[in-house]
Amino acid sequence: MTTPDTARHTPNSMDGNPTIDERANHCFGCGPANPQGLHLAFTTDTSNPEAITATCHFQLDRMHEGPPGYIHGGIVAALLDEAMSKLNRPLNVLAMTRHMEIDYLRPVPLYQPLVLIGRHLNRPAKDGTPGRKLFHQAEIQHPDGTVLARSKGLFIAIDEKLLFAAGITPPEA
Ligand SMILES: CCCCCCCCCCCC(=O)SCCNC(=O)CCNC(=O)[C@H](O)C(C)(C)COP(=O)(O)OP(=O)(O)OC[C@H]1O[C@@H](n2cnc3c(N)ncnc32)[C@H](O)[C@@H]1OP(=O)(O)O
Repeated sequence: MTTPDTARHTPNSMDGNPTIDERANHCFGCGPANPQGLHLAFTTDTSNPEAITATCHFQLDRMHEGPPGYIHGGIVAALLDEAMSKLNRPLNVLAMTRHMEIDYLRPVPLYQPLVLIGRHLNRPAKDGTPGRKLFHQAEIQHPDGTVLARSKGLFIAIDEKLLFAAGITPPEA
């Protein structure tokens, strides 16, 4: 039996045991196969394990307009969420956003090259081992360095058993 794409967010041809990356192919933020997605491409810098970053250069047009000439606030939230979520993989964690807060500091313009940066803050240990809670932050910056929007996020590491239960194959270690 096949399941409609509307329910699974994946093509029917992906029946079987798709990896998490295959299932993420239609992610609104970064999925290459989502024709209406943002197609964000990040570069991660893990040279300082204490301060891992994920950076993306992007530019949006009227498809994502909120105030005239500016990006919709919900899209700003999606951009920031995406930048923070991109820090989990370099930390070898599958995690979902549990909480995020946003400062909308300046309107974020359309038709301009902008910079989106996520930074890992910390992962408090629990009982001597890495805890489930990961704290990240993200910013959208104008090329002149002005910070237009800023977020802080709490991500919760997902037990890989839940992935198996959902029929998803975790990534290779
Ligand atoms: C198949 C998946 C593939 C996942 C593959 C990866 C996909 C990447 C997606 C990109 C990012 C997204 O947009 S994800 C999409 C948006 N997010 C979601 O849909 C997630 C919906 N939420 C959930 O499913 C659930 O809440 C989980 C799985 C995240 C966590 O559930 P849980 O294990 O029951 O834990 P829960 O009690 O809710 O909360 C965990 C801890 O956070 C604490 N906590 C809560 N709020 C706060 C807060 N403001 N500040 C401090 N701490 C807080 C709680 O007190 C608790 O602490 P304590 O009592 O434990 O100490």
